[in-house]
Amino acid sequence: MKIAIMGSGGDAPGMNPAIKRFVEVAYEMGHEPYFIFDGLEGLIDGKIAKAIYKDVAGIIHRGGAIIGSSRSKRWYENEYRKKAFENLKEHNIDAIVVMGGDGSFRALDLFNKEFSINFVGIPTTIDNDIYGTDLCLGVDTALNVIRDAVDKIRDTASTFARAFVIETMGRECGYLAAVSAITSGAEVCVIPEVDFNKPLATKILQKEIKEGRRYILAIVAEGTKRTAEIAKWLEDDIGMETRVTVLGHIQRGGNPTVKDRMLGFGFALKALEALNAKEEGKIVVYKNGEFGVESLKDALKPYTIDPQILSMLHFLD
Ligand SMILES: Nc1ncnc2c1ncn2[C@@H]1O[C@H](COP(=O)(O)OP(=O)(O)OP(=O)(O)O)[C@@H](O)[C@H]1O
Ligand SMILES: O=P(O)(O)OC[C@H]1O[C@](O)(CO)[C@@H](O)[C@@H]1O
Repeated sequence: MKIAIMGSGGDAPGMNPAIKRFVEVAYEMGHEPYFIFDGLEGLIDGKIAKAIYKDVAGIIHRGGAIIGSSRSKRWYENEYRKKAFENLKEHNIDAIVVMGGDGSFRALDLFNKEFSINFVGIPTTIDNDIYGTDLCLGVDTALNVIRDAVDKIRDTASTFARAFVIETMGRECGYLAAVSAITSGAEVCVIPEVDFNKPLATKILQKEIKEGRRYILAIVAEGTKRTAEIAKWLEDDIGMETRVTVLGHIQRGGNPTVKDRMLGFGFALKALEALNAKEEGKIVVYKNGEFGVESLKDALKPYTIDPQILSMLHFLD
C-alpha cells in the first residue's frame, strides 16, 4: 500500500518519533510511506512526497513535527476536499495516518465518506481530551514543561511571599491543570470539570496564612476562563500580592520525553497494523499499558478525566 502520514491541528511533542517509526515500519512491512506536509492545508495544495529513511534520521529528539501541521478553513468547503482527493489520486495514495485531535478525526471521516480514502487516527494533542485513550501523544511532555515552569515560579513566589496564578492550556479539558496541580503541590486548582469551592478555599487559605503560609500557587485551566477572577480573589480576599503567568504555547514545545517517544513508536506501529488488518476509520488508543484500536464513534464520545485523579484534587477540603 501507499500510505501517507500527516499532522493536523495543534502539534504535540512525540510527533517526530511517530513519523520516524511510521517510515521505518512501513518499509519493513512492504508499504510505500508518504508525507503530507502542513496538514489539511498542504493536502489541499498537493504538498505530498514519498518518504525515505534519510528524511527521518536525527529527528527522534525534536519537538514539533518535521512535516508541519495546520488548522484549515478551506477544508470545510467541498471544492477544496475534492482538490485534496485529486492530489492523493495523483500519487495513488491508499490510506492516511493522521496525527491530530477530534477535529482532525472528523475532518478525515468526512473525507473518507466522500472519497473512500481510508484513514487511521493517532490521538495527538496536549489536551488529553480524546475518549478511550489513557494518554494522547504529547501530554507527558507538556506535563513536564508545566512542572518545570511551576517549580521555577515557586522559587520566586516563596522568596517574594506572593501568590501566583498559572494558566495551563487544554481547551475545555482540565487534565493538564489537574495533574500539574497534584504533582506540583499547588494550593488551588480550578478546572472546568469541578466546581471550585471559593468560600471553603478562602477559609482554609486565610487560616494557613495566619499560621505562616508565605506563598500560594494556583493552577487554572484555560477552559474555565477564570484566570483574572482567581487573581483578583487572591489579591483582594486572600490579601496576598498576586502575579499571573499564562504558560501558553511553551506547553506544546520541547524535546519529547521518553514516555512520548515510546508512545509515538507504539501508536505508529499500531496504526500500520490496523491498516494491514483492513480496519476502516479507526483510532489507535493506549489503554492500561496496551495499544489497541477503537471506532471513531467511541473516540468522539465526551472524554472524562480519571476519577482517581479528580479525587486527589480535594486537597482543599
Ligand atoms: N467537523 C469537522 N468537519 C470537517 N473538518 C473539520 C471538522 N472539525 C475540524 N475539521 C478540520 O480539522 C482541522 C483540525 O481540527 P481542530 O483545529 O479542531 O484540531 P484538532 O484536530 O481537534 O486538534 P487540537 O486538539 O490540537 O485542537 C480544522 O482546522 C478543520 O480544518
Ligand atoms: O495554536 P492555537 O491555534 O492558538 O491553539 C491553541 C489551542 O491548541 C491547543 O494547544 C491544543 O488543542 C489547546 O490547548 C489550545 O487552546
